[in-house]
Amino acid sequence: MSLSCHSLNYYYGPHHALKNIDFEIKDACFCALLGRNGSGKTTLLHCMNGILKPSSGSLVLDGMDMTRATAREIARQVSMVPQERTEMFPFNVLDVVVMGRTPFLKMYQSPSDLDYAMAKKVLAMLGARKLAPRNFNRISGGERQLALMARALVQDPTTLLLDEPTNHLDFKNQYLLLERIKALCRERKTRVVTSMHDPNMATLFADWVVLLKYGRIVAQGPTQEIMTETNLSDLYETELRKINIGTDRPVFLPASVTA
Ligand SMILES: Nc1ncnc2c1ncn2[C@@H]1O[C@H](COP(=O)(O)OP(=O)(O)OP(=O)(O)O)[C@@H](O)[C@H]1O
Repeated sequence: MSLSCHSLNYYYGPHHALKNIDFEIKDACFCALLGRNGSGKTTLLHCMNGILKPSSGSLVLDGMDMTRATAREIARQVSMVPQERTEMFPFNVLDVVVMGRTPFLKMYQSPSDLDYAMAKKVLAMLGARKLAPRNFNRISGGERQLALMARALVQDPTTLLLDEPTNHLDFKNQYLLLERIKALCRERKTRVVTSMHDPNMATLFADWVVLLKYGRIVAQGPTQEIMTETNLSDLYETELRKINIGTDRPVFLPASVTA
């Protein structure tokens, strides 16, 4: 079972945003998409979520042709936490989280006690139990991020798409969130595809990395093979140095600050 795409292209009008994208992401894989601003990460995630229809090429999720599937069919398998937080809901956080169960409810059916129990469990897993009764519109940006993450997880997706998930989160919550997501990959075999701006977070948590530059994949593969000084310096168009910190996962810093 996998999420795969072949020769995928996406155009915004005349702008060729994704160019001949090919990859395959297996179950239980934590995949990080890295690239500079405007390299195409969000566009690729939106194609994988069915929000954008590829201009050409194929996108297949566990045998389902995503270019032809309905929004509901996709929502039963894929959940996404977007980068922009424009959504406002005049509800408490628990009700926002339980909305993640909607693709599994019949028309006009209300969420059950079991759905609410799932929502509470996911909030607790993210260390955000206390947010449940709070008004979603009156919590902080980081708290909203956790609530939207909980809503995506309660969907119990086979594929979880995250657009810069650690934005707005404090130092502890960044690690907590990525550790929880990593555990989800292992325990529930969830496939995770996430854009990330910090290559060190990707080095720490990802199993697989995809490097995108000007809409093209320039390298992809197992994290330790791909995360090299050469690849990352080329990707970010700045000289980076690898610093060994006594674990099998090094960190990368700009050469200018390591001199
Ligand atoms: N709605 C749109 N219409 C036209 N061009 C767009 C649109 N959205 C994005 N683009 C362009 O497509 C390219 C890829 O954008 P995308 O948002 O996928 O990049 P990104 O890697 O996610 O960037 P960032 O790291 O800044 O979030 C960029 O050149 C961007 O300007």
